[in-house]
Amino acid sequence: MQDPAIRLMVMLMETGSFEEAANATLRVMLELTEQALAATRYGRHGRIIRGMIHLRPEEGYRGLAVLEAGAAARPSGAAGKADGTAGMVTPLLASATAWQLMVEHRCAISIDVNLGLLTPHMAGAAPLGESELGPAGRAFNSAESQQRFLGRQATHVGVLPLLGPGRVLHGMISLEAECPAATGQEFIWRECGERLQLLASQATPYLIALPPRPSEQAGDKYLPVVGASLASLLPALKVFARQEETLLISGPTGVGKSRLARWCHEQSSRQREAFEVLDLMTVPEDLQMAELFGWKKGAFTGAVRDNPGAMTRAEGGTLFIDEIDKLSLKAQAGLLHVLEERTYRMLGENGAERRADVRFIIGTNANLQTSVRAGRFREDLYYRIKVLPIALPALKDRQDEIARWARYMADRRHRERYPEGQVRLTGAAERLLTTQPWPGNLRQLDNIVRRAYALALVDSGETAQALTLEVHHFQQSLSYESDPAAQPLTEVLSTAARAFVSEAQARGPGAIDLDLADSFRGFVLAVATRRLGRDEAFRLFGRESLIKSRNHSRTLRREVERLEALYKALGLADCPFSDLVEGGSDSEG
Ligand SMILES: Nc1ncnc2c1ncn2[C@@H]1O[C@H](COP(=O)(O)OP(=O)(O)OP(=O)(O)O)[C@@H](O)[C@H]1O
Repeated sequence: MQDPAIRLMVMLMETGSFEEAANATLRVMLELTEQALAATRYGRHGRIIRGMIHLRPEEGYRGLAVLEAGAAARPSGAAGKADGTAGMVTPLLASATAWQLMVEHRCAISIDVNLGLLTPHMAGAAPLGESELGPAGRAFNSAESQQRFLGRQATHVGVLPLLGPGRVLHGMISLEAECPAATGQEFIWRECGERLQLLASQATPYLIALPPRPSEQAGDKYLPVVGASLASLLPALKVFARQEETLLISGPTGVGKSRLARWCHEQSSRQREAFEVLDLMTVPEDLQMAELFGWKKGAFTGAVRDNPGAMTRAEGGTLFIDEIDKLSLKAQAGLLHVLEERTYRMLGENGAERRADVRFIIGTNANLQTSVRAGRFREDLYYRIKVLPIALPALKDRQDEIARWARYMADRRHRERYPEGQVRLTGAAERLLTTQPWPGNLRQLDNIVRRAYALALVDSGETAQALTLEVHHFQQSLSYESDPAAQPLTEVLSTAARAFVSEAQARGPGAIDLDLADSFRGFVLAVATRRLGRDEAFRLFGRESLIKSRNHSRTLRREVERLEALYKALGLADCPFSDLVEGGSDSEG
């Protein structure tokens, strides 16, 4: 029989997509393992079940493929369509523990499912089966992982790293076998580990470089626009959405993480139950536990009645926890407990723990690995939530979507007004949008479209059933973004508020008191005093009575003192408005 490495090489050279390369790789690997099994004493007692490729460079999945032994390759995306059952879906989950070990050691791992043991094997000379880390190995991180393999009859799993140049880890290949008679034994991995690793290394450049097979994925209500990059994530997403495992969606702000979480909920069997959102950006640290788990009357000062938390509200459904990196270390321990034990207790509650029938989706725009390294995020929780990671790219990396999103957003807005109406963007308008950098991603695009739509509506006399958004509408709309003075006051104020909150976060809890936000009044009065002189400034803001009662200088002093307190809290020596009261300056002169 032809050497498997040569056979694979020939097959790989014919491939044009990730799915084809995965298919070829798994086919050759499964044949090799089947032959190796037949040659051992387990030959008649065991069988090879399937192989899987998980392409997950850095933060998220890029490709997922499964091949049942003896069957034609069925890439994950086609799985549901191919047989129309959920049966193909379940095998597509990897072992989170195996991935964690692989990230740590970049080597092959053998799993003895019945013993619940994962043994890493140093790469290079030693084939699978010769552990240099000792025979002990590591237990599954969670009973669920072990159950998952047991549920699909696997007793032995061999996991191989997909290593690129420089030993960069791009993913893993896992091969599942059923052979209860070999429980506690080395199985066949010693026989064929080295040859399998060679095949994996041969396939890696193809698996990482070839594009996903183009998909004709049409959008739906929750995911109205699916461009090339999203289409390549969809096969994995569709599988992940239907799992009970925690899903991690990362990506810059405004790329649509919350909407994607909602989409996943709608794809799952929990779609008729609650979809609950807990945005940690809006919850002060000391209230996180309470918001998450709820509380019983008397649990703390101010807890005057029982209050269900997000967990209880999401019971039976999905809980989307956004901005997970904001979770305090204490609340991280609480969340880890729920994820591992599936039980929790409301604050102040005695007695048995409650069962948590909740599917978690986690969102973040931070690099959690950096947070782990900085000691702000628990490593065990990081790996627990990173079982199914999806990284949503920034809008600038989804060029093909920009015009489609803009059309969708304009259309949605127009139909609210004229259900039968029609709206279009000119080609020039679409080209303009495609060349913008979009640091605020979809959220920013939505704002721009909203303004351009309003401008076009004004142009048309607000009566147009059929409306055209021209390039100048977008130019004007975009100019508001770059010129703060041209922005509506509410937007400027909310930008300032965001900056205030970011500064407070950077400096840590308590460094900037909320009362210092009142200093905005001081800024307004100080700027007006500089511009107009003190009396005029008070008049401008309808405070003539203070001038009459001669209380205006006291008021100005109080406001400037507040400004000075803010400057001090920020560690800035001089407040540039102090002179307005010190020297009794009345105008800017
Ligand atoms: N599927 C969608 N349908 C309609 N609009 C969308 C969709 N996805 C994103 N948007 C637009 O983008 C905005 C941001 O989306 P979303 O809140 O999901 O992003 P995010 O990544 O969760 O942001 P953040 O990190 O700031 O929480 C939405 O308010 C909406 O205007």
